[in-house]
Amino acid sequence: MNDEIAAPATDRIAIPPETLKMTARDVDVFYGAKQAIEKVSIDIGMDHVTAFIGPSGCGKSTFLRTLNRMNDTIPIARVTGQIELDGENIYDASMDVVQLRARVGMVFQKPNPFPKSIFENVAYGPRIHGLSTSKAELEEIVEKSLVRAGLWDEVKDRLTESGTALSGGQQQRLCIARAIAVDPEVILMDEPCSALDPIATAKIEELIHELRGRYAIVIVTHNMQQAARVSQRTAFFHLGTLVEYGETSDLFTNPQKERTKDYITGRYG
Ligand SMILES: Nc1ncnc2c1ncn2[C@@H]1O[C@H](COP(=O)(O)OP(=O)(O)OP(=O)(O)O)[C@@H](O)[C@H]1O
Repeated sequence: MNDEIAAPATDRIAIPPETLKMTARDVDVFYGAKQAIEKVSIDIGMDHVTAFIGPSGCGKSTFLRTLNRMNDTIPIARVTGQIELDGENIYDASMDVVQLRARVGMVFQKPNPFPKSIFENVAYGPRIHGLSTSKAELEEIVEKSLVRAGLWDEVKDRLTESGTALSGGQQQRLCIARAIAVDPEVILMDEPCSALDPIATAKIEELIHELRGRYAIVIVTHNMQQAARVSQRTAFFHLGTLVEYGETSDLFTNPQKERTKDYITGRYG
C-alpha cells in the first residue's frame, strides 16, 4: 500500500498489512452532475467477509462497482480517488480491465448465467484467460469450481444442459462457480440472495462461510440479519458516505455513530 494514502477516518479496525487486499481512499462517484459517493475510504482484508449495508439508494452498489471498475460500463459514471489491489492502482491507464475483473469477480443480484451449457458457463472464463492447456485440465477446473460453489453433486450428471434451466439458487451458485473458475482474489456480491427463496439463500450464506479465507469477499445486502450472519466486518453507508466501518458484532451491538444506531434500530431505511 502507498504510505502516503491517509488511513480512513471511519475505520475502527486495523487490518494487518499481510491480509490487506484492497484499499480505497477518498473515492467519489458521479453520475453526470449527481454525486452518488463522497470521499469513501476503506480497507478490505483477505480473511474475512465484508458487508456493505445501508438504506436504499445510499450508494452501496455504486461503491461496490468501483472495486472492479464495473462503473466503466455506465457511460455517465465518473470515479475519482484511489483504489488499490495489492498496492496497485486499479484505475491506472496500464491496468488491464478484463484481467482486473477476473481478479475481482462479481456476482449480481439476479443470477445471470450465459444461455449455454452448465459446463460452458464455467469453462468460458478459464478458456479466454488461457488458464488450461488441455481439455482434461479445463474439465478439472470446471469440476473444482463447481465443487467449491457447492453445486457439483447437483449438476455432475447434466453438465451439457443449459445453465438457465437450473433453479434460481442453483443459477446463483453457477455464477459463483463461474467467478471462482478464473481464480479470483476478491469476490464482490451485490445482493446475491435478493432474488432467492429462504432455502436457496441459506445455501448461498453457507457457501460464503466456506469460501471465506480463500477469497476476500464483499457482499452488499439490505438485510441486516444477513450481514450479521455472513460477515465479520460491516460498513454502513448513508447518503453516499461511509458512516461507520467496524467488526460486525461491534457495529450491531455498539455503534459509534448516531446514524448507524438509528439505522440498525429500524428508525429509518
Ligand atoms: N446507472 C445509474 N445512473 C444514474 N444514477 C444512478 C445509476 N445507478 C445508481 N444511481 C444513483 O446513485 C445513487 C446510489 O445508488 P445505488 O444503486 O448505488 O444505491 P444502493 O445503496 O445500492 O441502493 P439499493 O439498495 O436500492 O440497490 C442513487 O441515487 C441512484 O439513483
